[in-house]
Amino acid sequence: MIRRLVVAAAIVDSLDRPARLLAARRSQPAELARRWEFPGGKAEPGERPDEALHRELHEELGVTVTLGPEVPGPDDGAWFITERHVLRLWMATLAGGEPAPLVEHDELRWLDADTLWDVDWLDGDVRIVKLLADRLVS
Ligand SMILES: Nc1nc2c([nH]c(=O)n2[C@H]2C[C@H](O)[C@@H](COP(=O)(O)OP(=O)(O)OP(=O)(O)O)O2)c(=O)[nH]1
Repeated sequence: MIRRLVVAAAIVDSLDRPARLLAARRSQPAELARRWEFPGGKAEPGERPDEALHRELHEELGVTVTLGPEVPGPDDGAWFITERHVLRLWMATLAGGEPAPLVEHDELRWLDADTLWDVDWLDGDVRIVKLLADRLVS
């Protein structure tokens, strides 16, 4: 099956010693509304994944970021998040701007090890959040 590539960022307060992770609550479409995810979106045909990610983060949150390492997954090195989408995820920190839920999201929250599961993550993201939980310092 050909899955559509989605690129997203695990934005943390520090790449070296991450304690907080930025989660975003979707406002659309209706079937995904109120569920939480990593900000990002679909890469356009011909667009490099890193370019697509910078574009999406600027459109969605109004920020620029510094990308850290990719977080590889078990599915051909990435993450099959739905039947139709494969996610590639990068660690990132803010480089410019204050994140705001400009489009597609209606709330942002910084989560730490104690609050990581206070939000209702999209089903496909749960195993990724489990992996990241082990990397957050308390
Ligand atoms: N951005 C993002 N999408 C995710 C995550 N987990 C997950 O299952 N998805 C799904 C939701 C959507 O079905 C799909 C991504 O589509 P999207 O709506 O974010 O993409 P986009 O911003 O390019 O939107 P559009 O142009 O298609 O409207 O992947 C995640 O952590 N981040």
